[in-house]
Amino acid sequence: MEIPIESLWSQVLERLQLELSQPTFETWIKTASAERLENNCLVIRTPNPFARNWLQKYYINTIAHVVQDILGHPVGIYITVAQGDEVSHLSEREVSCESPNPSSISEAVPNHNHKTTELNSKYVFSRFVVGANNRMAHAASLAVAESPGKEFNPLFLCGGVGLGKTHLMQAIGHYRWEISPNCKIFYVSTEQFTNDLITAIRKDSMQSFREHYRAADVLLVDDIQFLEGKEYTQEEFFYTFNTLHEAGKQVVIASDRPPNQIPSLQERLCSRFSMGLIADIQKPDLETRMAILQKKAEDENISLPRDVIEYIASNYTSNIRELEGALIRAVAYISIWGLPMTVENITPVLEPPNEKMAATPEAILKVVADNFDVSIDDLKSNSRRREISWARQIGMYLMRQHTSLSLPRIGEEFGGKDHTTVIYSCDKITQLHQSDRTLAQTIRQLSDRINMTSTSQRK
Ligand SMILES: Nc1ncnc2c1ncn2[C@@H]1O[C@H](COP(=O)(O)OP(=O)(O)OP(=O)(O)O)[C@@H](O)[C@H]1O
Repeated sequence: MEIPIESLWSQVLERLQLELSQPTFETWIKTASAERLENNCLVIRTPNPFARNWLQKYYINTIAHVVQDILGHPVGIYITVAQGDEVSHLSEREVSCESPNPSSISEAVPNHNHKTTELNSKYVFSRFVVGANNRMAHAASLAVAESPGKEFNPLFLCGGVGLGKTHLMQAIGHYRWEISPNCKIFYVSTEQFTNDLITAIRKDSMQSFREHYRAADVLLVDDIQFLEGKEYTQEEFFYTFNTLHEAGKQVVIASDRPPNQIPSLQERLCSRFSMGLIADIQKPDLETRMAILQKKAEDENISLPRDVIEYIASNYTSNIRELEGALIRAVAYISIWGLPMTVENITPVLEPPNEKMAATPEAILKVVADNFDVSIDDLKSNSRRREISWARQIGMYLMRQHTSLSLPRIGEEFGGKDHTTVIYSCDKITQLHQSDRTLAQTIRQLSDRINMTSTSQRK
């Protein structure tokens, strides 16, 4: 006999309250509610996508076991977001259904439009923040999405890791589908293309491999740099590309570098990749990183103080995936411990990602003070004399480069300066460093001296 959903959920809550810590229970479990038990699957609603992802990642098995204990048989757990909206957009990869016996719950999972299963539902234009670093790539992608096969064919998006190439590519796909639902859009990684080719050769089904790819209206190929050294795949891709291009079909390619820098890429492919538009994406500046964080927070219904946004954006400068990861870690940490969202509170989980050379702050202060002929006390003072504040700014920049200290900690090393002063100094020196050769040389010499000091200290 099935028990009423309210009664089931209150028993689940009672049990989970005993099993989980109080902050965890209050933050993630108490805010969720059970919606229905159907086809042997319990549908749980969470207040926002972030809570859904968190439950899905860390607590779904615990919940499944508790429910199984109460009901006496295994059930699937399907976690969704309140207001329904998000559910219809979930791609298959994001569907949160876990069960000791997943096949028994398939009917409870919403039917997804099969066309979107290859694309991430979040990678749409409306979620993409445009800044100086990606303006051209964004405009070109939008143009291609509006009139494929016309102006920029192929569109070649290039840029470093985690800077939004896949996001833009998939946004083109989503946009096309909105306008033209029957459009055949294939998104494929180069690795997948290669694997499909190998399978086709093994199964003697080259004909259907070719027909499949050449049927695309828009072909989106990610990470094309992995064509490097794959002669046969390059050959096959060349013919696929030509067929589509000649038929006026759109090809969009993403790579971490421009075509002429992909080693051993056939000349004919290189020239074809270059005949449309090559649009590169640079690292975002501080303002754009802050705007991205602000947007992500809004999308997830999270409110973030401005100094927190600035702090995270200043710590993660070169990869938006890492920037997002930092935001998620910060929000999770704050939620679990029930803390207010402040810079001080999130510092423990946001130390810079890479272990930096272990130079001591004292060594850096000494090297800088000696070089600029000022004292360490001057560096720590509030003096605004030009030569002292210049040395101080360079010192802060070097401490950021050579240690893994957080911004507030660096501020402390300079006599208790605010972390925003450190941010300002680091940004200023980073910018000048790119345009001022004398400064670049000074920084290099100081860095060498700091490295030498740290090495001799370690011996
Ligand atoms: N301008 C932007 N606005 C909002 N989100 C962005 C932006 N650029 C990147 N992102 C986000 O950063 C993450 C990484 O982006 P994406 O996967 O597109 O990077 P990529 O350049 O394809 O990286 P890789 O080279 O590793 O494949 C994604 O979650 C994406 O949504």
